[in-house]
Amino acid sequence: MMDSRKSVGNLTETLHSLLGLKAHLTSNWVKSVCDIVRNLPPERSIDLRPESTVDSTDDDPATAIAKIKDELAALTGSLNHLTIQRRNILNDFLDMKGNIRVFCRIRPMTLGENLGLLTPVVALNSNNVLLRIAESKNKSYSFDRVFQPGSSQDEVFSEVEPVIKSVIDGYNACIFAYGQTGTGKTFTMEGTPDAPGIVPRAIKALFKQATDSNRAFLISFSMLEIYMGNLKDLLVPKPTKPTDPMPPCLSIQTDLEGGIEIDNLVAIQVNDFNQALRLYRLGCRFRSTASTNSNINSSRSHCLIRIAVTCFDAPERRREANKLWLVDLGGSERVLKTKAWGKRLDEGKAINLSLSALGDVIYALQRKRRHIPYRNSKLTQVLKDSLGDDSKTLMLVHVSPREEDLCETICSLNFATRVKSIHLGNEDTTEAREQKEIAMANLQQKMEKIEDDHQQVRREIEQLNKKLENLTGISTSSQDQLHAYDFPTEEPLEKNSHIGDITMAPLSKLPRFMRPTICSRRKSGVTGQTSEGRGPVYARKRRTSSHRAESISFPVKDHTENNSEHSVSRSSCLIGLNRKNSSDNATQYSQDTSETDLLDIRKQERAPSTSSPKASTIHVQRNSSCRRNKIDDKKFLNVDNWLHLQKNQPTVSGHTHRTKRVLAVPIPNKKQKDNGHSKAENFCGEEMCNCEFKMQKVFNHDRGHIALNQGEIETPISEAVLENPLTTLKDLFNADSDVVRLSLHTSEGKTTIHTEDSVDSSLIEDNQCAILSPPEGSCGRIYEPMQHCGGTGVPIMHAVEGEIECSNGFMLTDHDIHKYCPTELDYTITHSRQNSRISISMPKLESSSQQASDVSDSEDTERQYFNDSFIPRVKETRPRLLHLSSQRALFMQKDKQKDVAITVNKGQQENQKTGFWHITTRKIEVLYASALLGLGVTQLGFEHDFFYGLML
Ligand SMILES: Nc1ncnc2c1ncn2[C@@H]1O[C@H](COP(=O)(O)OP(=O)(O)OP(=O)(O)O)[C@@H](O)[C@H]1O
Repeated sequence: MMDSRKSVGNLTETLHSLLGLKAHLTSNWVKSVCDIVRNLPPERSIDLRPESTVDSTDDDPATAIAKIKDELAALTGSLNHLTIQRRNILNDFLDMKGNIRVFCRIRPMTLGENLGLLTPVVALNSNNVLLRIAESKNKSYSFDRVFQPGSSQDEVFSEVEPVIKSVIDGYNACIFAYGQTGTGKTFTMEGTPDAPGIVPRAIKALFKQATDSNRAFLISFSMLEIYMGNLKDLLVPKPTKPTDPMPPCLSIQTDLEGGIEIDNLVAIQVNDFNQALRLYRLGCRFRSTASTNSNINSSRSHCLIRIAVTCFDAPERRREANKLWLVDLGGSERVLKTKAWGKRLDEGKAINLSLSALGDVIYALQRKRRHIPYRNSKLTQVLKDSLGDDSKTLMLVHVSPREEDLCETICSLNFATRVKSIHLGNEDTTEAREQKEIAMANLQQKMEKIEDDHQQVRREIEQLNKKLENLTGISTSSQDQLHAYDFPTEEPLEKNSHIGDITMAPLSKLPRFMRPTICSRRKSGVTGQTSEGRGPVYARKRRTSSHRAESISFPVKDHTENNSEHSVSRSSCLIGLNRKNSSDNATQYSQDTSETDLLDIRKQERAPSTSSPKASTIHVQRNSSCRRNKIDDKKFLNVDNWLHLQKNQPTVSGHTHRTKRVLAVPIPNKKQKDNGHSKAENFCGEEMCNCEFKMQKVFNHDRGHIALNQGEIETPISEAVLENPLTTLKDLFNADSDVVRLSLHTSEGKTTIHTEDSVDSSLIEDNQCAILSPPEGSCGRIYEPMQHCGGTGVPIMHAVEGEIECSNGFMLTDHDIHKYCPTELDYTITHSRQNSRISISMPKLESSSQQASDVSDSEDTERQYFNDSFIPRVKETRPRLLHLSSQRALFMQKDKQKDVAITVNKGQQENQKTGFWHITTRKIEVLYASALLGLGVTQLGFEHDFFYGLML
């Protein structure tokens, strides 16, 4: 028996020594590996477990306990041995496949897409793609794996899973989704509720692996985006009031061992898959997305999810702390083709530059160049320690099947070819390839066997533990609990001045010249904790009356209209606001490390003591001071508390809707009126969108609440909408409000506007709610009247799966109505691929003038303030295209408006029209028609061209 074990042990040693020569990958080497694997005994080859000697019935309890403990120790040793073997084999398996692997996924055609004549992209087999460039010109590309258009998320993940196993083994790993915009990167990474993508699956697999292992892991979740070269924490609470602290700056730090840490990035400890998923959904909401010509919901940034895994006292792991990066890259695009301009153009350029830098880095790594150009982009700087030789990298390149995307497809495939392993492709002969495949299959078999053994040993350990429990009466799980890591209690941040391994003196003890300035503290978002009795330092008040937008959303277009524009990220809006005060936007969000050197804002919280037994498997034992110190440096936030802080809980059941946004409310600002005026005149300028935004939370302005006629608003609108997507603004402000709705229906080329009594709640469905931004150019016009006329309410627009809705639910009092221009209507523009409907709801006037007088002094002040702000604008010379002659007519009683309809001509060819002018013209059409409706006129009286005329 002993001999047999020894020979088996020798065989595995020989195997691994040969695998050590993997770098050369000669056919002889592959052959030797095959022979060894073939010679392994067919039965359980590695049975290093001691035979069970425990028979507790014969022995006295003390002896039995001692025996069980001995056996447990031996089994644990075997388990560790098996784990090491599995890790080595897996590692070699992945090395054979290549440390940097490249997959290609071809997107299926979507509804209404035209394949073209050539069918340009054909997946020949699981490794090759054929590109038909012209009738007689083909080009083939080979990859580690090619996924056909019909391939499922399961298939894709099955290729990704081994990488997740390496993460448990202590390797850093990066999984990228790369490709032209609109080719399915987000689909692959995020997926849908029915077909979850790599991120949720990877997190799930990671937890499963962690639970299955005999180790305790500490897993933390972070999420950030790189938007226009700036790092932004997607989990950090966004400021909602001017007095809120600014989000802390993220800065990239390198430790002495070359490890990368991002200062101020929130890391939240997650005990199970669901917690991680909730955080992921939360983070997805704050991504910068926008509608572009190529994708209605295009990611305008790189989204990076970091899952940090820490496991102490596990010598078989590659390193104690490692991380998995899951990266949804921004879409590469040819700006000439997408016709992006303004902000979209800048975003596109930033994305392309960083993608090119990523390609250079991977290329240099593959070719083992001495210089790896990590510093060329933030993306590569962040991923520096996870892209090297000792890490696993997976690049999923996405391509479109359309002929018109052929150029982009060629670019993407060339990129993929450039970064793919040099061991692949034409370098290998067919014979070598086949042998390698056989070797890999054998290794995989071996790995599965070891995993079975592993499970078996675990079962035996569990049985012995039960026996031990019976004998001692002490539950092993409670013993574990005793060792469960107790998170350090929160200390004042001033005392907590660690940065990685560097311990710094408390700030108050530092010489004055070494302390951070107020400005740098403010920029870093660490307010208060270092200000030595001065009270908290808040974010700079830019303008006393300014309100930060939570997000910017505007109505834009049909699905058929591939018009671009509009960032919907709250944070990007914030940047937009900041831009007014800072010429260098980057310094606000991503600054030099020197400014944040003294800061460590990762807060600490006590881990929940009531964690489930399952969750306790993730706990980290603490029985060594060294470990304790290490954990002290790693402070993670508790997920529940964090989500509670966020308030905007993601929908529990549904899929994340990162486009669910609430419109930032553009309200002119008194202080800014003069210079704001010129910007208002700056038609199409993106400043128009970024400046002067106020949230609907204006009612909670620090000047005092404005009581609406139906009572005060407690909940900020944005939050309420996010919490309950079914809620319209009308509902938020006044559930019983009587809203007259004018809706415009399109059928057979005719568009009809008619009135409805109430909001059609079916238009607003959960899981379908999305808010789109307006064309930046259009906002100048569409919102101009609002800016001139002022008011405390401005339409909030949100789209319903392909529909764009803008509702203005606030109620106007008689007092108000004289101040508001008639264009402060409630627009609801809904569209779907099949049919489109535009509805306009406008608030009914409250007849009671009493309410106006009931308004508190503070409200009067507020109103007066707004009035004052807007008066000069009314005098502007610019033509008031939207200023209709009869305001009162627009606010007719709803019973008079019922069944009134206006037909607006809408030719077939109009569906094809795109562009800002077209959209704006349509809006004017709608406004005009609604104005006529208000006057009781049911004919437009003008042809469609009239509205174009208006625009000139
Ligand atoms: N494999 C697929 N199966 C089904 N639908 C897909 C697939 N890939 C992409 N799609 C669909 O194509 C559309 C665009 O996909 P997605 O938003 O994921 O593209 P993207 O590459 O992330 O774009 P961007 O870079 O602009 O963010 C989505 O509607 C998505 O559902």
